[in-house]
Amino acid sequence: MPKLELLPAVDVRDGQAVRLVHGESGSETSYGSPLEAALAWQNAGAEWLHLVDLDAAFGTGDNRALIAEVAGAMDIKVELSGGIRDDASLAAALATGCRRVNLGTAALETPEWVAKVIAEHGDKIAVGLDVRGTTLRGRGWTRDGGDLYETLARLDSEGCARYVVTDIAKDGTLQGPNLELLRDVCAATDKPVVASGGVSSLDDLRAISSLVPQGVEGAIVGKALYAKAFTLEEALKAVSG
Ligand SMILES: O=C(O)c1ccccc1NCC(=O)[C@H](O)[C@H](O)COP(=O)(O)O
Repeated sequence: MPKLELLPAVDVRDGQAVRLVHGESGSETSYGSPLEAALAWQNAGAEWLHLVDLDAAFGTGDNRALIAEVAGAMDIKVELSGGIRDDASLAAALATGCRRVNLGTAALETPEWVAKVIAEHGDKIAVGLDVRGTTLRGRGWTRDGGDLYETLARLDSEGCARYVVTDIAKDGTLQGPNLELLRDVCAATDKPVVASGGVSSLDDLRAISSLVPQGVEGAIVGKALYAKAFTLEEALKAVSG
């Protein structure tokens, strides 16, 4: 049985590594240099980094140069998210050398473009399914964007390789992941699922690990690491099987 992949998160707002609550703009707690945070996760043994340009996601500018610097400094795989919605932003994201990008808003607002780039770039494209209940949210999670399962069926039919599933109600809250949502999404698709939002403890990671046979491939961990609920070394050990 493959082990759960862990993706420590570095979310960047106004040049700083931050954590948000429920992904809400204005709820930031700052944790300093994004590059230092990313290097710390790499040095602690991470195989992946989840790197988010929150300004690009919210439409309040971007941190493109800094994101490229951080991604370029990594020896590990990088998953890049935030504001990737057209050819120019996708080209800039892929030019960082990242392993894959997450599309969010684009999958809701410009489905033809998303189908095209899935066909062109295969598993370099993942789609972030960010939900409240079963309603998708776009534009930095501020606008409703349709039904989770209808969108999932459409993306599956277009060959989408992977989904990053976030329960916004859990994100940044340290309240534990929404395991029921993860189970339901895994039951609705054969494609791998990366769990995001709410991880608070090593037991949460073990619970997500128990869903690997159902299709959960990885877990993004943000707040818990910054709040020192556990170390990344402890997390990697907990999911090592
Ligand atoms: O990923 C995005 O594009 C995004 C857009 C708007 C708000 C937040 C966004 N991402 C947040 C994350 O990916 C978090 O880092 C991740 O869910 C970790 O959550 P947690 O472990 O609860 O801090």
